[in-house]
Amino acid sequence: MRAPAKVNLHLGVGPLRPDGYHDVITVLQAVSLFDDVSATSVDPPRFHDPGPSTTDGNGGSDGNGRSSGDIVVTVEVSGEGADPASLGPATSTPEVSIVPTGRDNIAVRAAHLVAEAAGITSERVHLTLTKGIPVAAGMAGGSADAAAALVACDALWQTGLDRATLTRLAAQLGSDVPFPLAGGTALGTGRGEQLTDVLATGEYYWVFALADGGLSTPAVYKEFDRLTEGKLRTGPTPADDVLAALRTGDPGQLGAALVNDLQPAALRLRPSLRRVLEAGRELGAVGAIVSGSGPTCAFLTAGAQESIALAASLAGMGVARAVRRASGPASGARMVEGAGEAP
Ligand SMILES: C[C@@](CO)(OP(=O)(O)O)[C@H](O)COP(=O)(O)OP(=O)(O)OC[C@H]1O[C@@H](n2ccc(N)nc2=O)[C@H](O)[C@@H]1O
Ligand SMILES: Nc1ncnc2c1ncn2[C@@H]1O[C@H](COP(=O)(O)OP(=O)(O)O)[C@@H](O)[C@H]1O
Repeated sequence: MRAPAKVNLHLGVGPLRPDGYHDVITVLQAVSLFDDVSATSVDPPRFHDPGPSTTDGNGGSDGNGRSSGDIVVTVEVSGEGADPASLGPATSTPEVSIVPTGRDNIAVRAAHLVAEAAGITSERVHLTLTKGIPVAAGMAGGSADAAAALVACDALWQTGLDRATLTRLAAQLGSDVPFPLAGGTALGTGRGEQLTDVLATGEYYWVFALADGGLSTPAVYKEFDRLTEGKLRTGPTPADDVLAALRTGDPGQLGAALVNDLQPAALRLRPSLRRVLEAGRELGAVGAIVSGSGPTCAFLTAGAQESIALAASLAGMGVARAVRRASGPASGARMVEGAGEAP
């Protein structure tokens, strides 16, 4: 299964709620950076000889206090975040930038949820994650893995869960998990998990400047609370300008309408991103914004050719760990031939 990364075209954030979340009004676009997840049944002997991958344990509690019976999920990860060396020499946040290989892996949690929802009590599954989406980067890579794992386990076990059930399980896993199931361009409300389709025309060409190390989403929301303390009188800002721009299909109009209320918080935590955003604007991006909670910077360009030129110039300036081009909207989680090869 292949699932896409996202960029928030609009991220309006309201005050902290009593449950620790924030109401948001967000417009998400799926972009063509992908993680691939495959799920295969494993014969019991494998678990007597664990080999290089990590098992999340056999039975017991899944960390949320629920019994997981005899469901055993192993996972192996390659690509972005699998190896600290891939994150650049200046990684100051290894704790958020490395993909966990046990029960903390959100794809492992997704597999357990499918088993629980389908009433499966004894299964052994091996997940292979091939990551093209940077970790803790504001691009929802973990959410993409969770969405892909839900669909992959549903297919493997022929559980036939309907779309509404998969979406409900996705929302249990994280606010951003329903979106990579759906893909495209969508409006997210509530804590971001309640999705509505939006009318969008055109194809958009993005350049992403990846940073050394990640930013923790809770830490960025906490910094947002600190910066806005006592100042937020209303709920999240509506996304009218971005929604209007999407109807025109004009990248210039969309670029001018991009909003991210978490950007000041991300810039406080990672001041070097200011220079990256400036560089992209000076080099002709029609829109420049921190992607979600950051630290990836997203640049919207006027078209495919412009995105190639911007990517080359940004890479040449050395302001980012790596530069990626992508287009949107991309499809949601889907089966692909050759999943597991470099996405
Ligand atoms: C900020 C956004 C923007 O799309 O994503 P990223 O840019 O990190 O990918 C999302 O709001 C992140 O969604 P996701 O990463 O799924 O968050 P969750 O697992 O649900 O929540 C992690 C933590 O983030 C904070 N959180 C998340 C969503 C929300 N609406 N309000 C919050 O305050 C809470 O502290 C929560 O405990
Ligand atoms: N399969 C996974 N892929 C990436 N990160 C994961 C995964 N499972 C758990 N995590 C943890 O989730 C956190 C958020 O990662 P990610 O979803 O990539 O970023 P973001 O929330 O900024 O979009 C990371 O700190 C990482 O340790």
